[in-house]
Amino acid sequence: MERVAVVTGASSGIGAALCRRLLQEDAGIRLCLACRNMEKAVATRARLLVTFPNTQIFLIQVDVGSMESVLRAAKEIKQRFQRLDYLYLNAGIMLNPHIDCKAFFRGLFSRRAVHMLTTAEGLVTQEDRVTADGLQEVFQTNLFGHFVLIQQLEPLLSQLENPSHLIWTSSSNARRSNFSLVDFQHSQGKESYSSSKYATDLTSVVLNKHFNKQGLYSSVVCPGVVMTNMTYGILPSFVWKLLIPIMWLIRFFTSTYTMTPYNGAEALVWLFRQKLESLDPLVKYHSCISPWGKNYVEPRKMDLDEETAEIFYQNLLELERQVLMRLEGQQNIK
Ligand SMILES: NC(=O)C1=CN([C@@H]2O[C@H](COP(=O)(O)OP(=O)(O)OC[C@H]3O[C@@H](n4cnc5c(N)ncnc54)[C@H](OP(=O)(O)O)[C@@H]3O)[C@@H](O)[C@H]2O)C=CC1
Ligand SMILES: CC(C)CCC[C@@H](C)[C@H]1CC[C@H]2C3=C(CC[C@]12C)[C@@]1(C)CCC(=O)C[C@@H]1CC3
Repeated sequence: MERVAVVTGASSGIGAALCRRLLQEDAGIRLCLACRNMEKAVATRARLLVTFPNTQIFLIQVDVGSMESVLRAAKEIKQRFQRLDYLYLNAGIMLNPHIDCKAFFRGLFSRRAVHMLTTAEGLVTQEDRVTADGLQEVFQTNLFGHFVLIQQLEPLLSQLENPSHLIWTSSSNARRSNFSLVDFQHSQGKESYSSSKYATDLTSVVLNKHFNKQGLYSSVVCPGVVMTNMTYGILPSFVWKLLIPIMWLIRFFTSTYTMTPYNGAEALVWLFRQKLESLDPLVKYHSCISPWGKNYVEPRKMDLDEETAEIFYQNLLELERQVLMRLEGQQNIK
């Protein structure tokens, strides 16, 4: 039976490289690119079809930062497919990033230099904003929109005879200290990206707890440090011109400077090949690369506890209920 995979944020970077690599793995796969910008999606599909002319590539328009769009996309996916084997929750943003230069130079000459250069801990601050749904944009895009999508697609995902796999693109920047149950949307802090990725890790753990028995499994991946639109957005292009050669050198000392979207997608593709029962719900699968350019995957235990994950899950369900009710109210007025 042909496998079905949906990839959010498939129009560029790691998502686009993942699509190419999935087709290399299994040319018979039914691949669905779920993208915000349809012009970019059409162009990505056209590029894939040049290499894989006989494949089925579907397009779905979705803005995971808009509740209305997520609900519409979920409806369309349910109309098109009877089941989903893989749902890659990859779309993500980092809004208005700034590098803290002081922290950078302090960190560079400390024992934590490698840690700083691989996780960006304390190095990148951001300014978030509020969406039309009244939520923090980074939280809604990186986590909540995807969470609602999963809930809406449950009939396609929770089929015991046909297990499904959720695969989240998390980050090494996910940090417990940047997440709080009291302000889980991170409206008060300056590290909304880190908070949203930590929230992703918690969500994956708790989804496994609740849904494994119904045939739904969830995993988290860290693609490493990859040069994509998101990373290029952190610094001006002339600075990157200077930094990129240094980063290729750093690659010899750390396995997580994967640098290209192809390398960054390694763990995402590796999970595509694994037996679901063999996976550990408490680890993050890191895309790594050896100094000689060989890709491999390293599982690393996550810094979280299941109790916090459960409380957070209940908060997410409550928020979903409230947002859906508000949306219904607005539609009744129209
Ligand atoms: N690059 C890196 O070093 C790392 C990246 N990641 C994660 O990898 C994932 C992919 O990012 P990356 O490839 O680097 O960056 P890109 O900016 O290249 O890709 C991000 C993708 O997400 C899409 N997207 C953004 N916002 C929305 C939205 N509201 N609705 C739907 N799609 C949206 C973008 O679409 P559009 O083209 O329309 O903007 C784009 O296709 C992200 O989750 C990121 O957090 C994790 C660790 C490291
Ligand atoms: C080459 C170096 C001497 C200087 C590079 C400094 C920074 C630009 C980078 C150091 C750590 C990097 C990093 C990311 C972006 C680029 C750095 C800040 C991410 C935040 C990109 C998105 C993620 O999800 C995690 C990355 C962690 C490390």
